[in-house]
Amino acid sequence: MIRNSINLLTKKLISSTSCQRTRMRCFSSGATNLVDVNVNDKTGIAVVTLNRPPVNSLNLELLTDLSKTLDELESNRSKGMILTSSSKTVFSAGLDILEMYNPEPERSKAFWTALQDVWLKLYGSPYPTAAAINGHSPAGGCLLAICCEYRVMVNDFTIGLNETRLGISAPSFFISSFRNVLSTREAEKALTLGTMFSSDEALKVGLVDEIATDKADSINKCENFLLEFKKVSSMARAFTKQSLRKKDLEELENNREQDLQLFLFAINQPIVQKGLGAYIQSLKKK
Ligand SMILES: CCCCC/C=C\C/C=C\C/C=C/C(=O)SCCNC(=O)CCNC(=O)[C@H](O)C(C)(C)COP(=O)(O)OP(=O)(O)OC[C@H]1O[C@@H](n2cnc3c(N)ncnc32)[C@H](O)[C@@H]1OP(=O)(O)O
Repeated sequence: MIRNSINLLTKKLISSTSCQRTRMRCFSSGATNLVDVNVNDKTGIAVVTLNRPPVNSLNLELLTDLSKTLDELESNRSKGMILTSSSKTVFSAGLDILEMYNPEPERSKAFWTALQDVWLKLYGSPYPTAAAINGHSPAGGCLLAICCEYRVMVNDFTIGLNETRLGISAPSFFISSFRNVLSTREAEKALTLGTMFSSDEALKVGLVDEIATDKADSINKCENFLLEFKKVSSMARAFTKQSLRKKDLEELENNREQDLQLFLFAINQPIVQKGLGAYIQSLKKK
Protein backbone atom coordinates (compact mmCIF):
# COMPACT_ATOMS: atom_id res chain seq x y z
CA MET A 1 0.00 0.00 0.00
CA ILE A 2 2.75 2.44 1.08
CA ARG A 3 4.94 1.29 -1.82
CA ASN A 4 2.05 1.91 -4.21
CA SER A 5 1.60 5.44 -2.86
CA ILE A 6 5.33 6.13 -3.20
CA ASN A 7 5.31 4.78 -6.76
CA LEU A 8 2.37 7.02 -7.55
CA LEU A 9 4.07 10.03 -6.00
CA THR A 10 7.31 9.30 -7.89
CA LYS A 11 5.40 8.96 -11.16
CA LYS A 12 3.65 12.28 -10.50
CA LEU A 13 6.97 13.98 -9.70
CA ILE A 14 8.62 12.59 -12.84
CA SER A 15 5.73 13.61 -15.04
CA SER A 16 5.47 17.09 -13.49
CA THR A 17 9.24 17.58 -13.87
CA SER A 18 9.16 16.66 -17.57
CA CYS A 19 6.20 18.96 -18.12
CA GLN A 20 7.86 21.83 -16.19
CA ARG A 21 10.87 21.65 -18.47
CA THR A 22 8.71 22.83 -21.35
CA ARG A 23 6.30 24.75 -19.15
CA MET A 24 3.55 22.39 -20.28
CA ARG A 25 0.79 20.71 -18.36
CA CYS A 26 -0.09 17.32 -19.80
CA PHE A 27 -3.35 15.49 -19.54
CA SER A 28 -4.80 12.60 -21.44
CA SER A 29 -8.36 12.55 -22.61
CA GLY A 30 -9.60 9.29 -21.19
CA ALA A 31 -9.43 5.56 -21.13
CA THR A 32 -7.99 4.83 -24.56
CA ASN A 33 -5.45 7.69 -24.83
CA LEU A 34 -5.83 8.27 -28.53
CA VAL A 35 -5.57 12.02 -27.99
CA ASP A 36 -2.68 13.76 -26.20
CA VAL A 37 -3.09 17.18 -24.70
CA ASN A 38 -0.30 19.58 -23.72
CA VAL A 39 -1.26 22.89 -22.21
CA ASN A 40 1.36 25.63 -22.26
CA ASP A 41 1.27 27.16 -18.76
CA LYS A 42 2.46 30.50 -20.03
CA THR A 43 -0.09 31.02 -22.82
CA GLY A 44 -2.87 28.66 -21.70
CA ILE A 45 -2.99 27.27 -25.24
CA ALA A 46 -3.56 23.51 -25.57
CA VAL A 47 -1.91 21.47 -28.29
CA VAL A 48 -4.23 18.53 -28.95
CA THR A 49 -2.55 15.69 -30.85
CA LEU A 50 -4.49 12.94 -32.62
CA ASN A 51 -2.59 9.75 -31.92
CA ARG A 52 -4.14 6.74 -33.60
CA PRO A 53 -1.49 5.23 -35.88
CA PRO A 54 -1.06 4.65 -38.68
CA VAL A 55 -3.33 7.31 -40.21
CA ASN A 56 -5.55 8.74 -37.43
CA SER A 57 -8.68 7.37 -39.07
CA LEU A 58 -11.60 8.48 -36.95
CA ASN A 59 -13.17 5.46 -35.30
CA LEU A 60 -15.60 5.42 -32.37
CA GLU A 61 -12.81 5.34 -29.76
CA LEU A 62 -10.83 8.24 -31.24
CA LEU A 63 -13.97 10.35 -31.63
CA THR A 64 -14.99 9.58 -28.04
CA ASP A 65 -11.56 10.62 -26.75
CA LEU A 66 -11.62 13.80 -28.81
CA SER A 67 -15.10 14.61 -27.59
CA LYS A 68 -14.00 14.23 -23.93
CA THR A 69 -10.97 16.42 -24.61
CA LEU A 70 -13.18 19.16 -26.04
CA ASP A 71 -15.37 18.97 -22.91
CA GLU A 72 -12.31 19.33 -20.68
CA LEU A 73 -10.99 22.30 -22.64
CA GLU A 74 -14.34 24.02 -22.36
CA SER A 75 -14.74 23.39 -18.65
CA ASN A 76 -11.13 24.53 -18.02
CA ARG A 77 -11.91 27.77 -19.91
CA SER A 78 -9.14 27.09 -22.38
CA LYS A 79 -7.36 30.07 -23.94
CA GLY A 80 -7.17 28.26 -27.24
CA MET A 81 -6.58 24.96 -28.96
CA ILE A 82 -4.23 23.80 -31.71
CA LEU A 83 -5.26 20.52 -33.32
CA THR A 84 -2.50 18.43 -34.88
CA SER A 85 -1.36 14.85 -35.46
CA SER A 86 1.38 12.55 -34.20
CA SER A 87 1.92 11.15 -37.72
CA LYS A 88 4.65 12.56 -39.95
CA THR A 89 2.53 12.39 -43.10
CA VAL A 90 -1.16 12.21 -42.19
CA PHE A 91 -3.23 14.75 -40.22
CA SER A 92 -6.23 12.41 -40.35
CA ALA A 93 -7.35 9.95 -43.04
CA GLY A 94 -10.97 10.89 -42.24
CA LEU A 95 -13.66 8.58 -40.97
CA ASP A 96 -12.52 5.03 -40.39
CA ILE A 97 -14.01 3.26 -43.39
CA LEU A 98 -14.19 0.04 -41.38
CA GLU A 99 -16.84 1.73 -39.18
CA MET A 100 -19.06 1.98 -42.26
CA TYR A 101 -18.25 -1.29 -44.00
CA ASN A 102 -20.45 -4.26 -42.94
CA PRO A 103 -21.78 -2.04 -40.14
CA GLU A 104 -22.95 -3.40 -36.81
CA PRO A 105 -26.16 -1.44 -36.00
CA GLU A 106 -25.49 -0.34 -32.40
CA ARG A 107 -21.87 0.54 -33.04
CA SER A 108 -22.69 2.57 -36.18
CA LYS A 109 -25.24 4.57 -34.19
CA ALA A 110 -22.70 5.28 -31.44
CA PHE A 111 -20.06 6.11 -34.07
CA TRP A 112 -22.19 8.66 -35.91
CA THR A 113 -23.47 10.18 -32.67
CA ALA A 114 -19.86 10.62 -31.49
CA LEU A 115 -19.00 12.35 -34.79
CA GLN A 116 -21.98 14.69 -34.41
CA ASP A 117 -20.86 15.46 -30.82
CA VAL A 118 -17.31 16.26 -31.93
CA TRP A 119 -18.53 18.50 -34.72
CA LEU A 120 -20.95 20.43 -32.46
CA LYS A 121 -18.27 20.91 -29.78
CA LEU A 122 -15.44 21.83 -32.13
CA TYR A 123 -17.35 24.00 -34.61
CA GLY A 124 -19.18 25.77 -31.78
CA SER A 125 -16.32 25.97 -29.25
CA PRO A 126 -16.20 29.17 -27.17
CA TYR A 127 -12.36 29.12 -27.17
CA PRO A 128 -10.38 29.92 -30.34
CA THR A 129 -9.18 27.01 -32.44
CA ALA A 130 -6.53 26.44 -35.09
CA ALA A 131 -5.43 23.39 -37.06
CA ALA A 132 -1.74 22.64 -37.64
CA ILE A 133 -2.26 20.37 -40.64
CA ASN A 134 0.97 18.39 -40.71
CA GLY A 135 -0.10 15.76 -43.24
CA HIS A 136 -2.80 14.60 -45.65
CA SER A 137 -6.28 15.57 -44.62
CA PRO A 138 -9.02 13.93 -46.70
CA ALA A 139 -12.77 13.94 -45.92
CA GLY A 140 -13.35 13.67 -42.14
CA GLY A 141 -9.76 14.90 -41.63
CA CYS A 142 -10.59 18.02 -43.61
CA LEU A 143 -13.80 18.32 -41.56
CA LEU A 144 -11.82 18.62 -38.31
CA ALA A 145 -9.59 21.27 -39.89
CA ILE A 146 -12.46 23.37 -41.25
CA CYS A 147 -14.21 23.32 -37.88
CA CYS A 148 -11.24 25.33 -36.61
CA GLU A 149 -11.04 29.07 -37.12
CA TYR A 150 -7.56 29.06 -38.67
CA ARG A 151 -5.58 26.54 -40.67
CA VAL A 152 -1.85 26.31 -41.25
CA MET A 153 -0.80 23.53 -43.61
CA VAL A 154 2.62 21.99 -44.06
CA ASN A 155 3.75 21.91 -47.70
CA ASP A 156 3.42 18.86 -49.96
CA PHE A 157 0.23 17.35 -48.55
CA THR A 158 -3.38 17.26 -49.72
CA ILE A 159 -6.70 18.34 -48.21
CA GLY A 160 -10.33 18.23 -49.29
CA LEU A 161 -13.77 16.66 -49.03
CA ASN A 162 -13.42 13.77 -51.48
CA GLU A 163 -16.60 11.87 -50.54
CA THR A 164 -18.08 11.83 -54.05
CA ARG A 165 -14.95 9.92 -55.17
CA LEU A 166 -15.99 7.20 -52.72
CA GLY A 167 -19.52 7.12 -54.14
CA ILE A 168 -21.04 8.91 -51.14
CA SER A 169 -22.20 12.45 -50.50
CA ALA A 170 -20.63 14.65 -47.86
CA PRO A 171 -23.18 14.94 -45.02
CA SER A 172 -24.88 18.32 -44.55
CA PHE A 173 -22.75 19.43 -41.58
CA PHE A 174 -19.58 18.72 -43.58
CA ILE A 175 -21.00 20.94 -46.32
CA SER A 176 -22.01 23.79 -44.01
CA SER A 177 -18.58 23.97 -42.39
CA PHE A 178 -16.94 23.86 -45.85
CA ARG A 179 -19.13 26.74 -46.99
CA ASN A 180 -18.16 28.67 -43.88
CA VAL A 181 -14.61 28.71 -45.29
CA LEU A 182 -15.05 28.73 -49.08
CA SER A 183 -17.38 30.66 -51.35
CA THR A 184 -20.50 28.70 -52.34
CA ARG A 185 -19.14 28.53 -55.90
CA GLU A 186 -15.78 27.06 -54.86
CA ALA A 187 -17.44 24.73 -52.34
CA GLU A 188 -19.88 23.37 -54.93
CA LYS A 189 -17.14 22.75 -57.47
CA ALA A 190 -14.83 21.06 -54.96
CA LEU A 191 -17.57 18.98 -53.31
CA THR A 192 -19.10 17.67 -56.50
CA LEU A 193 -15.71 16.84 -58.00
CA GLY A 194 -14.37 15.48 -54.70
CA THR A 195 -11.28 17.67 -55.16
CA MET A 196 -8.19 17.03 -53.08
CA PHE A 197 -6.18 20.29 -53.03
CA SER A 198 -2.41 20.52 -52.76
CA SER A 199 -1.21 22.85 -49.98
CA ASP A 200 -0.63 25.67 -52.51
CA GLU A 201 -4.01 25.19 -54.16
CA ALA A 202 -5.67 25.14 -50.74
CA LEU A 203 -3.98 28.43 -49.89
CA LYS A 204 -5.05 29.99 -53.20
CA VAL A 205 -8.69 29.03 -52.78
CA GLY A 206 -8.75 30.05 -49.08
CA LEU A 207 -9.15 26.56 -47.66
CA VAL A 208 -6.02 27.15 -45.54
CA ASP A 209 -4.71 30.46 -44.21
CA GLU A 210 -0.95 29.89 -44.23
CA ILE A 211 1.64 27.40 -45.43
CA ALA A 212 4.32 26.08 -43.09
CA THR A 213 7.65 24.40 -43.70
CA ASP A 214 7.18 21.73 -41.04
CA LYS A 215 5.05 20.75 -38.04
CA ALA A 216 6.88 23.04 -35.59
CA ASP A 217 6.43 25.98 -37.95
CA SER A 218 2.72 25.19 -38.36
CA ILE A 219 2.20 25.07 -34.59
CA ASN A 220 4.12 28.30 -34.18
CA LYS A 221 1.97 30.04 -36.79
CA CYS A 222 -1.24 28.72 -35.19
CA GLU A 223 -0.01 29.99 -31.82
CA ASN A 224 0.64 33.46 -33.25
CA PHE A 225 -2.92 33.53 -34.56
CA LEU A 226 -4.39 32.44 -31.22
CA LEU A 227 -2.26 34.93 -29.26
CA GLU A 228 -3.88 37.79 -31.19
CA PHE A 229 -6.98 37.14 -29.09
CA LYS A 230 -5.16 38.28 -25.95
CA LYS A 231 -6.32 41.77 -26.93
CA VAL A 232 -9.98 40.74 -27.27
CA SER A 233 -12.64 40.05 -24.64
CA SER A 234 -13.11 36.28 -24.62
CA MET A 235 -16.84 36.63 -24.04
CA ALA A 236 -17.30 39.04 -26.95
CA ARG A 237 -15.13 36.77 -29.13
CA ALA A 238 -17.06 33.60 -28.28
CA PHE A 239 -20.43 35.28 -28.74
CA THR A 240 -19.42 36.64 -32.15
CA LYS A 241 -18.11 33.27 -33.37
CA GLN A 242 -21.16 31.38 -32.13
CA SER A 243 -23.54 33.95 -33.66
CA LEU A 244 -21.87 33.54 -37.05
CA ARG A 245 -22.06 29.72 -36.79
CA LYS A 246 -25.45 29.58 -35.08
CA LYS A 247 -27.55 28.56 -38.10
CA ASP A 248 -25.22 25.67 -38.99
CA LEU A 249 -25.09 24.50 -35.37
CA GLU A 250 -28.87 24.68 -34.94
CA GLU A 251 -29.39 22.85 -38.21
CA LEU A 252 -27.66 19.78 -36.79
CA GLU A 253 -28.85 20.24 -33.17
CA ASN A 254 -32.46 20.24 -34.37
CA ASN A 255 -32.05 17.35 -36.82
CA ARG A 256 -29.65 14.94 -35.13
CA GLU A 257 -31.94 11.93 -35.33
CA GLN A 258 -32.80 12.57 -38.98
CA ASP A 259 -29.11 13.00 -39.81
CA LEU A 260 -28.31 9.73 -38.01
CA GLN A 261 -31.07 7.86 -39.85
CA LEU A 262 -29.85 9.23 -43.20
CA PHE A 263 -26.33 8.02 -42.44
CA LEU A 264 -27.56 4.55 -41.40
CA PHE A 265 -29.76 4.33 -44.49
CA ALA A 266 -26.92 5.44 -46.79
CA ILE A 267 -24.27 3.07 -45.47
CA ASN A 268 -26.67 0.14 -45.58
CA GLN A 269 -27.31 0.49 -49.31
CA PRO A 270 -25.75 -2.46 -51.20
CA ILE A 271 -24.23 -0.11 -53.78
CA VAL A 272 -22.52 1.94 -51.03
CA GLN A 273 -21.24 -1.25 -49.38
CA LYS A 274 -19.88 -2.43 -52.71
CA GLY A 275 -18.13 0.89 -53.29
CA LEU A 276 -16.65 0.97 -49.77
CA GLY A 277 -15.46 -2.64 -50.13
CA ALA A 278 -13.70 -1.81 -53.41
CA TYR A 279 -12.18 1.31 -51.85
CA ILE A 280 -10.79 -0.65 -48.88
CA GLN A 281 -9.26 -3.15 -51.29
CA SER A 282 -7.70 -0.36 -53.37
CA LEU A 283 -6.11 1.12 -50.23
CA LYS A 284 -4.74 -2.27 -49.23
CA LYS A 285 -3.31 -2.96 -52.71
CA LYS A 286 -1.31 0.28 -52.82
C1 LIG B 1 -27.26 12.50 -48.71
C2 LIG B 1 -26.69 11.32 -48.03
C3 LIG B 1 -25.74 11.77 -46.98
C4 LIG B 1 -25.42 10.60 -46.16
C5 LIG B 1 -23.96 10.37 -46.15
C6 LIG B 1 -23.68 8.97 -45.82
C7 LIG B 1 -22.52 8.51 -45.70
C8 LIG B 1 -21.34 9.38 -45.74
C9 LIG B 1 -20.68 9.33 -44.48
C10 LIG B 1 -19.55 9.86 -44.24
C11 LIG B 1 -18.71 10.65 -45.13
C12 LIG B 1 -17.34 10.08 -45.17
C13 LIG B 1 -16.31 10.70 -44.68
C14 LIG B 1 -14.96 10.11 -44.64
O1 LIG B 1 -14.10 10.64 -43.99
S1 LIG B 1 -14.67 8.66 -45.47
C15 LIG B 1 -12.93 8.40 -45.40
C16 LIG B 1 -12.26 9.08 -46.53
N1 LIG B 1 -10.85 8.92 -46.45
C17 LIG B 1 -10.08 8.68 -47.49
O2 LIG B 1 -10.54 8.59 -48.60
C18 LIG B 1 -8.61 8.52 -47.23
C19 LIG B 1 -8.13 7.16 -47.56
N2 LIG B 1 -6.75 7.02 -47.23
C20 LIG B 1 -5.74 7.52 -47.98
O3 LIG B 1 -5.94 8.16 -48.98
C21 LIG B 1 -4.34 7.24 -47.52
O4 LIG B 1 -4.39 6.20 -46.57
C22 LIG B 1 -3.64 8.45 -46.88
C23 LIG B 1 -4.46 9.10 -45.80
C24 LIG B 1 -3.28 9.47 -47.97
C25 LIG B 1 -2.31 7.95 -46.22
O5 LIG B 1 -1.53 7.24 -47.16
P1 LIG B 1 -0.34 6.29 -46.65
O6 LIG B 1 0.33 5.79 -47.88
O7 LIG B 1 0.46 6.99 -45.65
O8 LIG B 1 -1.06 5.13 -45.85
P2 LIG B 1 -1.84 3.87 -46.44
O9 LIG B 1 -2.74 4.27 -47.54
O10 LIG B 1 -0.85 2.79 -46.74
O11 LIG B 1 -2.74 3.46 -45.21
C26 LIG B 1 -2.22 2.79 -44.06
C27 LIG B 1 -3.28 1.85 -43.53
O12 LIG B 1 -4.40 2.64 -43.11
C28 LIG B 1 -5.59 2.20 -43.79
N3 LIG B 1 -6.47 3.36 -44.00
C29 LIG B 1 -6.19 4.47 -44.69
N4 LIG B 1 -7.23 5.33 -44.64
C30 LIG B 1 -8.19 4.73 -43.92
C31 LIG B 1 -9.51 5.10 -43.53
N5 LIG B 1 -10.05 6.29 -43.83
N6 LIG B 1 -10.22 4.24 -42.78
C32 LIG B 1 -9.71 3.03 -42.44
N7 LIG B 1 -8.46 2.61 -42.79
C33 LIG B 1 -7.72 3.45 -43.52
C34 LIG B 1 -5.08 1.60 -45.10
O13 LIG B 1 -6.02 0.71 -45.62
C35 LIG B 1 -3.82 0.91 -44.61
O14 LIG B 1 -4.23 -0.28 -43.96
P3 LIG B 1 -3.32 -1.61 -44.02
O15 LIG B 1 -4.13 -2.63 -43.31
O16 LIG B 1 -3.11 -1.93 -45.47
O17 LIG B 1 -2.05 -1.23 -43.32
